Amino acid sequence: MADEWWDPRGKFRPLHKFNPVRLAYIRDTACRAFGRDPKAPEPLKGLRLLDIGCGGGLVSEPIARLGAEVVGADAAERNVKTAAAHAARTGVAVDYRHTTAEALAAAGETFDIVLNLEVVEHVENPAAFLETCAGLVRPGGLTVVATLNRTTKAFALAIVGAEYVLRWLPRGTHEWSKFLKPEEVERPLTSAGLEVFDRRGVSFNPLLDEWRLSKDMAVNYMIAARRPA
Ligand SMILES: C[S@@+](CC[C@H](N)C(=O)[O-])C[C@H]1O[C@@H](n2cnc3c(N)ncnc32)[C@H](O)[C@@H]1O
Ligand SMILES: [Mg+2]
Repeated sequence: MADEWWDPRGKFRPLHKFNPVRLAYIRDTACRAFGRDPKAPEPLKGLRLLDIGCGGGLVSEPIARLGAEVVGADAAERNVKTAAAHAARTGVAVDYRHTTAEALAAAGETFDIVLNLEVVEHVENPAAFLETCAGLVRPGGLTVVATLNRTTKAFALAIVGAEYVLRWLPRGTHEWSKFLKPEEVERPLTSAGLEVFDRRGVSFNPLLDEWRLSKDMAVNYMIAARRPA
């Protein structure tokens, strides 16, 4: 199972392909917010970070290597086991937990950074989920949410292109109707007391076979928000 999540040409290929872009974005955004040097060996040292919906740990592990104290949480036990098995092999310390955002909130846990990557388009009630996750952000802390936009372009690229033509993802991975417009991500964050401070598109360039940050939020995008200190 660990091999499936961590196989760059396997079922989770798209996550691997855009991993460098999102990791750099998270590192740089966190360094700016917390006054850290992104070139330091462990720039996120001492910061407590939650990776909610961590899956196989494709983000938790590299972020823990940057020095953050990482809790990787996922509602699927199988994924948590996969992630923990991989981290045990590579010797990276991540606190993987089979739990939910609601349970973490009920336990009164808070974090400097809450990552919410490619999860909201899979949950039953995204607004309630986003509000709960926002509640886990400490004063002065931040969250990064990454998801897919509910546009015709996203239907063409993320569903028809990625699932049917290129077969990057198994058919049925995504339901277009569950994609979220940026304002649908921002509304629950702001009603939970956060301030949105950055919005980015993440776009694929087929000629270079490469993902990069862009201004185009029509397909994949990320939103960063903080809780005032
Ligand atoms: C597409 S994967 C994304 C994995 C990882 N965040 C990444 O981007 O590499 C979505 C993950 O969210 C988890 N998930 C879905 N709903 C959840 C919830 N309510 N709470 C926690 N995890 C959830 C799923 O089990 C799955 O592992
Ligand atoms: Mg997804």
